[in-house]
Amino acid sequence: MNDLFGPRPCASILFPLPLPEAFDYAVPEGMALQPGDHVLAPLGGRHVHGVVWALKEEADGERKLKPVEEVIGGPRLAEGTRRFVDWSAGYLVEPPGVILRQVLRSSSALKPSPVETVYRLGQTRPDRLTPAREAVIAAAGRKPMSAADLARAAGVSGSVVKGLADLGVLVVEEREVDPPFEAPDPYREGVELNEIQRQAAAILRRLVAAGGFQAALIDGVTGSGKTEVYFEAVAELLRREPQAQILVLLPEIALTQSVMDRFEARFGARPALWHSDIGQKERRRVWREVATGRARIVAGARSALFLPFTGLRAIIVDEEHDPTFKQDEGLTYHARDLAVARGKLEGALVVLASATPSLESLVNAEAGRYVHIRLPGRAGLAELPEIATLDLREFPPERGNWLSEPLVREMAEVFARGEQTLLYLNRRGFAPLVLCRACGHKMKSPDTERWLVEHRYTGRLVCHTTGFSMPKPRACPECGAEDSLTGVGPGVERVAEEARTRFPDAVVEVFSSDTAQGPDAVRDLVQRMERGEIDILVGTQIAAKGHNFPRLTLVGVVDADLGLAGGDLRAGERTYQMLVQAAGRAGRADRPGKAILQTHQPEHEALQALVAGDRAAFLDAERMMREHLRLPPYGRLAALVLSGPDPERLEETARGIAAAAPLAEGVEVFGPADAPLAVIRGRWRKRFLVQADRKVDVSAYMRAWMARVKIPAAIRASVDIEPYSFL
Ligand SMILES: Nc1ncnc2c1ncn2[C@@H]1O[C@H](COP(=O)(O)OP(=O)(O)OP(=O)(O)O)[C@@H](O)[C@H]1O
Ligand SMILES: [Zn+2]
Repeated sequence: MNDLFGPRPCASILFPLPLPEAFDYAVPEGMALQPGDHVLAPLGGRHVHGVVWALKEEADGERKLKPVEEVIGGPRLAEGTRRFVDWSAGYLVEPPGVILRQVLRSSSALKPSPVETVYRLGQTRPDRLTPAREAVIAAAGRKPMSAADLARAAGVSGSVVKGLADLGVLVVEEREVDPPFEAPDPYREGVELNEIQRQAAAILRRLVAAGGFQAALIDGVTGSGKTEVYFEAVAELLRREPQAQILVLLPEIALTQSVMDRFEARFGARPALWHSDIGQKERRRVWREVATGRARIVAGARSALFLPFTGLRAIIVDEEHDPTFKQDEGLTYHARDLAVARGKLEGALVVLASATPSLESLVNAEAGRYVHIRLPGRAGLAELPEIATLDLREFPPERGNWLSEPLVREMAEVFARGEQTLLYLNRRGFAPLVLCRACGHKMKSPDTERWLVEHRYTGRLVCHTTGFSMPKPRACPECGAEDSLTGVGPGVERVAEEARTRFPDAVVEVFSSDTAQGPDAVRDLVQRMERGEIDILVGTQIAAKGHNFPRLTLVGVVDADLGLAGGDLRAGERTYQMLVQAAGRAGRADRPGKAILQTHQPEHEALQALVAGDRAAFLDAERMMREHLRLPPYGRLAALVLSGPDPERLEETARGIAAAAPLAEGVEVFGPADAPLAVIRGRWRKRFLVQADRKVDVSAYMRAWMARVKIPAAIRASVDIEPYSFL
């Protein structure tokens, strides 16, 4: 027994719950604990899974601490992972348990993999061979199988299998149901790099050799071979440190398949894959293999950043500029920013790669905080595509059409040569607005008051913000007129319809998150495109980034103006990046490519810069604007969004919160204002925007502010550090 008044061991346990901090528990005698251990401890009358966050001695027995109940076992959370949880909690202004919940994504992964018994063909052969026995021997020779599978494969009864096992012809083995991932082989040959790629790879190899944290930006035009270059860093790392773990973050599940294939071709093994759709069994397997340090290369979506690595040595953020790295809902974070932070904490190399780096990363590179690696030309024979604007004021499409004549003519030539066209329009569905021809009523989402988008394939009207959907009504809900509801404006489905009408002999497909649901559908579309089985692909941004379609030589941007007018601070940058990426799909192999941008304002500076291939001109203008307005990366932003069911109560709470905002030098607080999306699913919303000088720690400011206010239970307050969405 512990001496009642002497010092006694106690453990702070962090639970994966939105609690303000870790709680202390007594460590019962005979229980050996270490930080990172998984335990069960009593909490609110239940036994809850938590993680030992710290161990200490309690000076006296004054506090009556409850004891830790049980050690669950399983791979201990490594120190780097724990420090990352603490750091992210502080930075994102969230309770640490909320971040821990991101980390503990599979509780069944704590147990070792279940094992199964399999039968393998041994060396001995039976004295007497029957046809049944021969069938079993043939089947077992292909691969080890369970008794039931073997009997089924051989078309015999289980007793034949059993008999052969008794004779020692079949050898019984235990095997993990969740097998480990194959180890990558860093000694295989990659493609032969060109001179510039070799220099870039040499810089990365030096960074790997130096060890520790470093960030590098690979800033290379589309098709310059950034992937091949970062492969060299991965290979070098694995040659030096075979136990190293490497994380590759990808913006889009649509891209994972081809990147996985390329990893396999280069390293002879597929990386472990992590994203929200992988399914429970695979989730358990990846989590366990990462936590035990056995998985070497992990490719994944942004949430892979929270995996429990034990020896993370490199993080690669491919297409680092991509807005999907920012999670806007629930736990809001930017995976690129957190990747750099995790790299620092773990002492790992961080490689950011993009043809259109974010202004944030470029400024970091120019200031010398990141190593700047440039690849100014395309690999091999490919040239960058020619980019031209097509003035829609001069060549307006016919009424109800969206493709202008000169673009259609180019498409016809491309089709005649057996090459492919990508028509890019970042609008899902058939039409972005549905209105009544009789009374002018616009169909709006009951959730958000936003326009409903018509989807013709499903016959439904959909709210793209909340996912609300309804069948398209026959009669106008306002005036009752029948068959008067009409879709206005184009979405990808409508453009595809037009392309089919124009080119009846061509195979036309739509590539958007609606038509490519799930990895298999995406893979299928990508492969058909790669094999040249599709002539015209009409796609949203998911079709426009990262892919390598060798026969794609024409990219038509249906509406290059879309997004330029958007109100948020990154609208210009984002449009520019999307157009460069879309155009960058053309002419990636030996045939030259061309991109045609349909626009009403060819004089716009972003479009002019694109046509002239003058990125510096565009960036300079963008930089001046941001600097002048003290916007990121020249200033810092944080948002606070309040939501609640009762608008008056919300208003009152918002006023109280506004009054509690601390005064600080270099910090301005704007709001509360009605959010542009003032109501979502019956909850009213108000926003604050905090703008601060670059040197201000906005997270600390927000923590101080939140510590001063008491928020009623019905109202939700969420802090967004460096917001990308202003809705
Ligand atoms: N040195 C090389 N020799 C031959 N082919 C190469 C070489 N480097 C790259 N390639 C090929 O060129 C194509 C483009 O390379 P990769 O996908 O790595 O470019 P990227 O810079 O990542 O492009 P993007 O930014 O547009 O996605 C690929 O098919 C790749 O295999
Ligand atoms: Zn009407």
